[in-house]
Amino acid sequence: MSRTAEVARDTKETQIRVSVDLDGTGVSQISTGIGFFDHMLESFARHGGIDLKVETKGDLHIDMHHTVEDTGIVLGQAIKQALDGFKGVRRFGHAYIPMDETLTRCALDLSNRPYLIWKVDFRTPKVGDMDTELFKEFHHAFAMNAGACVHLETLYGANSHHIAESGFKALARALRQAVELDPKTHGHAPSTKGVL
Ligand SMILES: O=P(O)(O)OC[C@@H](O)[C@@H](O)c1cnc[nH]1
Repeated sequence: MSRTAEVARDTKETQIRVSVDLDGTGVSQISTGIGFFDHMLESFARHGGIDLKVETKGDLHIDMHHTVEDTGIVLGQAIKQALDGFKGVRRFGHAYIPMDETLTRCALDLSNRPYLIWKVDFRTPKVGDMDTELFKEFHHAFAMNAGACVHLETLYGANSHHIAESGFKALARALRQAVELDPKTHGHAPSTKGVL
């Protein structure tokens, strides 16, 4: 069963192409025009074990908001499309990710009832070239479009790079666990209601 998807989305603000392979090895080709965001998406692919291609052309002359949010939308759509009704998956995943002085936790449910609990704060307005307020926008857009209930919390930390990156890693590792195929589901959606 091939768990792959390709999604394209064109607006006046952004033109995005995303392809995913949920059963890949974590190789990636990322180009968003934002260096730190590319680094985060590379980390997401590597630690999620997802082969990922992202090409985003956005209206960066305005700011980074549309580029970051819309990439989250399309990535979430691609993951959901590849999951094909969440059939046969474990559904739940969680990860604790330390990065030096920082510890981040993510718990995730592929419930198809999208939600985001965001308990992440930054001490700096930017990290690299990216506004730190945009990380919530990405994670929210991703969760809403992937059909995922995501709880992401920085338990403690200080460095903005570590806080941001451990968040992407924690999301990736929790998702990796949730999308694993569970033989006990016999290929069905893991819900007492029969579908997700
Ligand atoms: O996957 P690693 O954590 O080994 O590498 C991530 C990389 O970004 C690393 O260079 C880093 C270390 N501190 C912030 N970033």
